[in-house]
Amino acid sequence: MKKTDNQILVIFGASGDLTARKLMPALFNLYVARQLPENFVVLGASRSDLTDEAFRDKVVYNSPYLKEKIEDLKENYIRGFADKLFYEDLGGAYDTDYQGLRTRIETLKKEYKTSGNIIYYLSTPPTLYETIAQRLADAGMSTQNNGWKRLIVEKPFGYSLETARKLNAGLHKFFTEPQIYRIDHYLGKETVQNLLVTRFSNSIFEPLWNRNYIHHVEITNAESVGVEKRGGYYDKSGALRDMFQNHLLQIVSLVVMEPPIGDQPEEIRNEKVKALKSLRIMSDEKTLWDNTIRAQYVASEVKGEKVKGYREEDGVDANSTTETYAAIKFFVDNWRWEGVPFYVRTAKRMPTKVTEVVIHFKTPHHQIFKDSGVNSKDNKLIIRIQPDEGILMKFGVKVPGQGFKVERANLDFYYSSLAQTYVMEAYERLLLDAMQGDATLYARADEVEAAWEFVDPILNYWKNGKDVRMYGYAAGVWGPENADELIDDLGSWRNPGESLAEDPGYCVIC
Ligand SMILES: NC(=O)C1=CN([C@@H]2O[C@H](COP(=O)(O)OP(=O)(O)OC[C@H]3O[C@@H](n4cnc5c(N)ncnc54)[C@H](OP(=O)(O)O)[C@@H]3O)[C@@H](O)[C@H]2O)C=CC1
Ligand SMILES: O=C1O[C@H](COP(=O)(O)O)[C@@H](O)[C@H](O)[C@H]1O
Repeated sequence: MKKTDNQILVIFGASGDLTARKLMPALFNLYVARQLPENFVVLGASRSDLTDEAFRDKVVYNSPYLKEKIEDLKENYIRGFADKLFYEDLGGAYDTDYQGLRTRIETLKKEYKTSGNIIYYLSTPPTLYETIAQRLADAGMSTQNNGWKRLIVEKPFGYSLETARKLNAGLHKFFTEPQIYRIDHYLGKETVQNLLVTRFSNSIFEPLWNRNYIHHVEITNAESVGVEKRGGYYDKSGALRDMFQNHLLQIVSLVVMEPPIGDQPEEIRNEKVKALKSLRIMSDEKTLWDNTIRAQYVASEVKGEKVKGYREEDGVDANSTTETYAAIKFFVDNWRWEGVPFYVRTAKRMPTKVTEVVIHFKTPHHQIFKDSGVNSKDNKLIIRIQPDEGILMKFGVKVPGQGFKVERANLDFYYSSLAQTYVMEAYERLLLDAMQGDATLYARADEVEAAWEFVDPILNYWKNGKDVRMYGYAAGVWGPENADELIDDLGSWRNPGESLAEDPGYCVIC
C-alpha cells in the first residue's frame, strides 16, 4: 500500500456546493476506511462568515450529502471526523495577502503535527484560480522547502484552447507542473481505469484492437436529468465543454492510446497525449457540418410528468443556442486507427443515465453461414462505465438443431459480482491519489490543451458558422432523429438499456 504523508488540505471555496456534495463525503469515506493519514486536518477557506463549528454543521452534521452515511454511526465517531475540519474566513476577497490564512495554517501545523505538507484545492469559480495561485506564491506558501505543496484544480480547465493555455501559463508562473493536479472525476471511476486493464492485461483483446478488426467505436454518455439548478453555469458552457472536452475525450484517449511501457504516471500520460494529438481536427465548414450535431431538449412529458424545455430552465437565456446534446463523428490519424470512425455523443434529458463504450467488430471477411439470420457484424464488446458497471461480449452461437442458424449470445462480467465489495467513489480515489502524490489519474497541461485543440474548431463553428443546425428533442428520448444522419452508413445509434443485464442489443447494423 502507498504511504500517505501527514498533511493539511486547504479548500478554497469551501462554503460552496462541491465541498459539501463531493469533497466532504469523499473525505468522510476515507476516514471511515482508515485511509486518512494520522495527522491530517482540512482547512476550509472562503469569504463567507463561518466559524469552525458552523462549517462542521454545514458540511457534516446538517449535510444532506452525509445524512445517510452518518445515520447508523456513533456520535463520537462522527465527531472524530468533524474535529479534523476547520474554517478560515478570508474576509471580503480571495485577492488578498493571505497572512491570516498563513498564520492559521502554521498554528494547525504545530498543533496537529502535519509537517508542512499542504494540498490547496481550488473549488471556486475558475476566474479565481490564477489569482489564488499567485497570492499563495506571494505569501511564500507554494515553496516546498518545508514539506511538499500541491494544487488541485477543478474543472472547467479553460473555456477554449486560448484560455486553457493562458491558465496553464498562469499557474506555471507560481507552481510547477508536477505540483498541479487537474481533476477529471471520470478518471476516478473504477470502470474508466478498467479500460486500461482490460486492454493491457489480457492477450485476447489487444490483438484485435485496431483497424483490421474494429469497424467503428461508439461512446454514449447520457443523463436523464436536465441542467437542474446549474442553468446559469451550463448556459455558458454546453454539452461540448461540460462533458465532451474533458470526460469523454479522456475516455477516448484510453480507448485509442498505445500500450504504455509501464504503469507510472508519466508513462501513461505520455500515451494519452499522443492519442489526443492524433484525433483528426475538423477544420472546414463542410466537414464540421457533416460530422457534428447539436440539439436542445424541449418541453415534454416524461413518465406522465411535465418537463421544462432547456430554454425555460432557471438561469438559461430564452433564446439560448447552448447545446444540451452533442454528437460528434471523427477519425484518428495514426497507424492503429486509420479509417475507423468514432461516434461519441453526450446529452442531458435522455431516457436513462448511462455511459458506455462499444467496440463494434467487423464482419468476418468470408461469410460461411449465409442464411444464419444474424449478421456477424453484431460482434460487440460493450464496456459499461456506469451504472450497472461491467463488460458484455456479444457473439454468435449455433442454434441447436439442423442447419447453421446463428443466434446472439452474451459473455458478461459484472463488477457487483466481485468478492471485494468496496469500490471507491471517484472523488475519494482522486483525493487519496493526490494525497499520495500520484498524478496518474489527473490531466497534464499538454493533455488538456490537446483536447481543446480538437474541440475548439467545433465550438467556433457552432458559434460563428453559416446556417449551423440546432435541433430540438423531446426530454426523455434518445436525442434528435437527425443525429442518425451522422451515423449514415450504419443506420442508427445504439440505444443502451437501463442495465447491462437488460441490454436490448439492438442496433440497425445488426
Ligand atoms: N458542484 C459540482 O458538482 C461541481 C463543481 N465543479 C467545479 O468546482 C468549482 C466549485 O463549484 P461549486 O462549489 O459548485 O461552486 P459554488 O458556486 O458553490 O462556489 C464555490 C464557492 O466559491 C465562492 N464564490 C462563488 N462565486 C464567487 C464569485 N463570483 N466570486 C468569488 N467567490 C465566489 C463562494 O464562496 P464564498 O462566497 O464564501 O467565498 C462559493 O461558496 C467550480 O469551478 C465548478 O466548476 C466541478 C464539477 C462538479
Ligand atoms: O462534470 C460533470 O459531470 C456530471 C455527470 O457526472 P456523473 O459522474 O454523474 O456521470 C454532469 O451532470 C455535469 O453536468 C458535469 O459538469
